[in-house]
Amino acid sequence: MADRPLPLRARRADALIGSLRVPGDKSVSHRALMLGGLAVGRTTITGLLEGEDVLATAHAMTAMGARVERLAPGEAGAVWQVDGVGVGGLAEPADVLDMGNAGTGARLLMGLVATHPITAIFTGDASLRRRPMARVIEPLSRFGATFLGRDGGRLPLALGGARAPLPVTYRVPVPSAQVKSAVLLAGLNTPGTTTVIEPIPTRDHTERMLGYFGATLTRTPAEDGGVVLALTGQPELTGAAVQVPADPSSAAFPLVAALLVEGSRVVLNGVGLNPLRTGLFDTLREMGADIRVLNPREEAGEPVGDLEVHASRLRGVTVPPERAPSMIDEYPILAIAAACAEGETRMEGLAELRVKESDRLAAMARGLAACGVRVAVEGDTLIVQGSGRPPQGGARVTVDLDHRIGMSFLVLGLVSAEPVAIDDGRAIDTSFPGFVALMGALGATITEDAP
Ligand SMILES: O=C(O)C1=C[C@@H](OP(=O)(O)O)[C@@H](O)[C@H](O)C1
Ligand SMILES: C=C(OP(=O)(O)O)C(=O)O
Repeated sequence: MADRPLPLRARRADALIGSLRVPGDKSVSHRALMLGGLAVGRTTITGLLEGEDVLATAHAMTAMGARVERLAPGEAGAVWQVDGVGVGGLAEPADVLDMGNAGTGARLLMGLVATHPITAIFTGDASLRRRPMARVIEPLSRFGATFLGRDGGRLPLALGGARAPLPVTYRVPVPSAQVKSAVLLAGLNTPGTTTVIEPIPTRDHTERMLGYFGATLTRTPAEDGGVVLALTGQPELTGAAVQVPADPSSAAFPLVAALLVEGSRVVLNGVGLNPLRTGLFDTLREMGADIRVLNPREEAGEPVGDLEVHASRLRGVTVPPERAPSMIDEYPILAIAAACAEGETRMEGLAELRVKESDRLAAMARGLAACGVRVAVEGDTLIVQGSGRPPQGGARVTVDLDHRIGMSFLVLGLVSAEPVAIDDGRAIDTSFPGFVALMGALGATITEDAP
């Protein structure tokens, strides 16, 4: 990340028109590098997200012995090649692993390291150093790993991997794909069966990709409605060809912009449509959005399709808490859509938003209020009152190293009466490199603002 903040400003746009592909899925990209790094043989990854979060994972896997290489870009974009070390083969990193802004990278890698007989020290940027790690320390300790962390388990922390790991049965106490995945990845180098009980299903990219690389993982319904995942330890993973879908969480920004800016028509190609990721699209359709799926297909074990989006008049809805895991990163941009919709939108069950790159519940409430929107937080519910017209705007919003807060308010600036600025757009590169240029190609004006 550059040393100096990058203030950005978005102003009212004319119709957004075009067809494009947003960068690769962040969740799938992290996992492809990790499993490729643990496989025997070569993994080729097409469409890898070249964002800072994923590059931190590539560096960490290299530091632990995998060979990770970016090949010269061909017609389909850059291809990454990973030569793995085999399950159990990770080497002790010679230096601190700096995971930057990436919660997923940090927590999933802790899972891998926890059952290798190595020591690794993890750190991250100011945002990641604030985030809770106890949620992974607790289950990973059960395998026999030891941790020495700051302030009840925050980065920087040192992780001593178990020398003789024991298999674990773990019921995930918060709906978190990162916690589930950390436990499953720890189970890879553990003899016997590692079992994860997930009461509320979350994104299943780890499970899908483990199967794709040759691990044995069963999935059965739990008595109380959730799922029981059982992974057979110490499999031989085999290098594979991974095609990373376009990230639905990134697609959400041009998609909502196209819905809000009058006269827009945008096609987003090759978007991942894993049903555990598509809660935002369902919610927007309930609000009256015209979103069509063209050419649905499957790529490397994940459903994808092209999304055709037309500007639409939206009305407020209630988003139930059980939908949260399938759209957890999309609440900031949904709140922007809600601010332009007619009537009240209630978003319930958002406790997890408080422990993301920033407290997203507080950040959205503050930023929307500054832009003239009536908004309230009641417990873990965010309530946005839309008037059916775009709000006033005119504010400069503090993003606190949170890419999704930054992109959300820039989208608001494309429809609000006055421009909207953010104090720092650098974090956008963690998940959506090229965001400003891509929005520009659709007709949006987002420019550097005065410091
Ligand atoms: O597993 C993943 O790739 C992710 C899981 C989610 O986090 P939690 O598991 O903390 O909910 C999500 O917010 C994050 O962007 C990516
Ligand atoms: C929460 C996010 O990511 P992470 O937890 O990997 O930092 C996100 O991308 O919105």
